[in-house]
Amino acid sequence: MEEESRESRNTARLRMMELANMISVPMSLNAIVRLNVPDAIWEGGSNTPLSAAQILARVLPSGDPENLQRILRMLTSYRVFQEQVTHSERKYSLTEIGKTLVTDADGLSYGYGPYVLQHHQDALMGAWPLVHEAVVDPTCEPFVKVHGEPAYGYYGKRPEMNDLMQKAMSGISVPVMTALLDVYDGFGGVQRLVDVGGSAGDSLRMILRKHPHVREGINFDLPEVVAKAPQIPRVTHVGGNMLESIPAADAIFMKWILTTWTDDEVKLIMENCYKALPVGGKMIVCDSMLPEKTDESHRTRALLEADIMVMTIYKTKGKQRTEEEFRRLGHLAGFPHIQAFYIDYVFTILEFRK
Ligand SMILES: C[S@@+](CC[C@H](N)C(=O)[O-])C[C@H]1O[C@@H](n2cnc3c(N)ncnc32)[C@H](O)[C@@H]1O
Repeated sequence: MEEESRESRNTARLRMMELANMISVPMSLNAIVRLNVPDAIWEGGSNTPLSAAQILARVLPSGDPENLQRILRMLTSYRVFQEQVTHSERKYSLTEIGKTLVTDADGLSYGYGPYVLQHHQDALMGAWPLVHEAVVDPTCEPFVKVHGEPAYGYYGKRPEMNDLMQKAMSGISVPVMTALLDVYDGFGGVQRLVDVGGSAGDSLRMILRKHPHVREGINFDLPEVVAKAPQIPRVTHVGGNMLESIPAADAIFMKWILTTWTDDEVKLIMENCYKALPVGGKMIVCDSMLPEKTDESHRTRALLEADIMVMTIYKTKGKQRTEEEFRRLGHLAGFPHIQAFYIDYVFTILEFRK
C-alpha cells in the first residue's frame, strides 16, 4: 500500500513536470517549421532518414546540429519524427504526424506548417500569459487586452498576418474538404452556394470542382480578406460582415466559423443565414462537436485545447460546442430540421434545413 502510494506520488510529480514543460512542444514544432525541416527530410517523397547535420546542410548555410538534434529527439517522443540509431548516430525521418507539416505534399495544400506558424506569431503569443484574465474579466479577450483590438481586425491591418492566416486555413481546409467531399453528398440541387467566412476560397473551389451543377459560388468574408483571395472559376468574392447580412443563396456553407462567436452572435449569424435561404434551403455547418464526456483521447484534448485558444485570442465567450448546443441554437434561429454527419475526427457536418 505504502509502495503503491509512493509510486503514484512519483508518477504525479513526473506528469506535472511534463505538463509544466509542455511549451517546449509547440515552440519546437514552430522551430522546425521555421527551419523548413519537414520539407528538407521529405524532399519530394524520399523521406530518407537523415542525421541532424545532414538536415542542417539542406536548410541553412551553417548552424548547430547538436541543438537541432535536441529538438528532433524531443519531437520524436511525440511521434513527429521516427528515430533510427546506428553506431550511436541518430537519424530522423517523418512519421504520418510529421508528414502533415510537409508543404504541398499532394500538390494541393500548404500543409499544417502555416497553421503552426500562425498560432505562434508574437502578437498571439503575447496574449497567452493572460489566460487567467478571461476568468477575471470575461468581457475582454486577452488578445484585446494586449493589442487594444480584436484579432481579425488586427490581422486585417497587417498584410503578412492576413496572408499567413489564409495559408493556415488553406493548409487545414484542403485535406479536410477532400475527406468531406468523399463522404458528404449534400450539395445536390444547389445552384448558388455561399461560403460564409470562406477565406481564400479553397472550400468553394473544391466543392465546385466536384459538383459542376453548382453554377455560382460566393466566397463571403471580410473585405480585407477577399481583397487578397485568388481568382477561382465560377466564384465571386464578396466582402461583408456576417453579423450584418449574408448574400442570398440556395445553400450556405460555413466551415470553422461558429466557434469564434458567442451564443448570441451564433444565433444572429444563423438568423442571417435563415433570411438568406429559400424555404427548404440548407445551412451546412462544418465545425467541431465537443464531446459530452471529458476524457484523455487525442480528439477531446485537441478540441478542448482549441477551446482555450478561442477564449484567449478570438472571443472570451466564443466556444467549442456540443452537437446539442448547436442544435439548440439552430432551433432558436428558426431551423426546424437538423441532421448530423460525422465525417472526420475534428469536423462534423450539421445540416440545418429551413
Ligand atoms: C477560422 S477561419 C475559417 C476559414 C475557412 N472557412 C476555413 O474553414 O478554412 C474564420 C474566417 O471567418 C472570417 N471572418 C471573421 N469575421 C468575419 C465577419 N464578421 N464576417 C465575415 N467573415 C468573417 C475570417 O476572415 C476567416 O476567414
